[in-house]
Amino acid sequence: MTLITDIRLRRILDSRGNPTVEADVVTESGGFGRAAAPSGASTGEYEAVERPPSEAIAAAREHAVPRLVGEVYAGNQRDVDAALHAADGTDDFSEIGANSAVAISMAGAKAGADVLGAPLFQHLGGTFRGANFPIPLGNVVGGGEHAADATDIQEFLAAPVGAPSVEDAVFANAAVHAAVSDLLSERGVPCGKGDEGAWAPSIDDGEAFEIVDEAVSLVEDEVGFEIKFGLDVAGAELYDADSGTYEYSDGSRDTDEQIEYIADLVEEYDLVYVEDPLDEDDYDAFADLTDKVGDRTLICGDDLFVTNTDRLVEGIDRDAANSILIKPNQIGTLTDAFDAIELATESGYDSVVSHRSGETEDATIAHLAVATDAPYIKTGAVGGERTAKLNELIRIADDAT
Ligand SMILES: C=C(OP(=O)(O)O)C(=O)O
Ligand SMILES: [Mg+2]
Repeated sequence: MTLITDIRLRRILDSRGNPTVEADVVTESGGFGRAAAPSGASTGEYEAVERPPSEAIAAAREHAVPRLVGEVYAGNQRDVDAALHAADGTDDFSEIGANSAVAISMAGAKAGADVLGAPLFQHLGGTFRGANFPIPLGNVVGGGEHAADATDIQEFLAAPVGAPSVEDAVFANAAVHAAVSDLLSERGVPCGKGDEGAWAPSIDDGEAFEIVDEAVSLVEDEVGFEIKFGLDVAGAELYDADSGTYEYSDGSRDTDEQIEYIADLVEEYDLVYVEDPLDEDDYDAFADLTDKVGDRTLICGDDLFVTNTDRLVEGIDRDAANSILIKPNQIGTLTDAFDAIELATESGYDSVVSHRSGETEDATIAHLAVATDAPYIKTGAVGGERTAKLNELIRIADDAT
């Protein structure tokens, strides 16, 4: 029933107005799945390779489609993804492009779920999934590679850790986003939004900490449950390999100073989450910071691990972190993303399923997070391509997918 009978690939727009790859997968019994690849701006050096969409589509039509159509059952995700790897023949999807691969992988999963008549999270995770929901980390202020002339730290993330339901959590993050806007206008700071819908004011990081801290407290008082916040430092973007220093608008920090700085921030603001505080090649510095504050906060590897089990194994061996960011397009298939989450869970690491800064309406990651019982999801706070995932979480909780 789930034998793949057709695959169509096309270019569509992403949230930055750039082209990206969309895939449709059709099965013998009329099952249908559609999915689109997201795209990063602060990409890790070790990510699978995204090719220009036209090239990725042409290469996938030539190499992947013939290996899938009439050959592979969409209901068996490992077979779909193994065929994608075989069609590509490289270890980084540089032939068919990780953008074509991830779009076909996710569309295949949706087609399989469609035939089986199950919601995607259940097809991927089994019948007992759907009881637990991830805490959404909502980007409320940001800069770095996602907005010019804004904060050095890439993302300030609301974390509604005490929310009684995913719906309450999603609305709390939107309320923090709104409170930040009010506080910025009170201070007379004009401001637009960055790529992920977070406010991107021209203020220094110190002022951003004050504002986010205050916004979180205000909303916490309103809703009556605990809200904390966290960061994506995107350390690799700040790091200058020639000087060995992290370059901020107000000066440089060497690696020891960067570790101290982050540890102090964790202490001062009771941060519950710190992603990529250090450079993507510096497992040792990650391990030093995790040793200092890993009992109090999540130290999460994004560019460090790039959803790659080989890099995660190294991190686990070296006690480099205690959580991993999961972005399916960093590695190219759902199977690879699942394997990374499973290894993380077995090793006591928390998984944070994540969007990219360039997104579409595709909501697969909401299902992936529920399917794998991931404790966190990072998918923005507002903006259509972000609310597509947040609203899908609410629908899953309401059993309405
Ligand atoms: C979502 C992120 O940004 P990008 O997609 O630009 O890598 C991130 O760094 O976590
Ligand atoms: Mg990141």
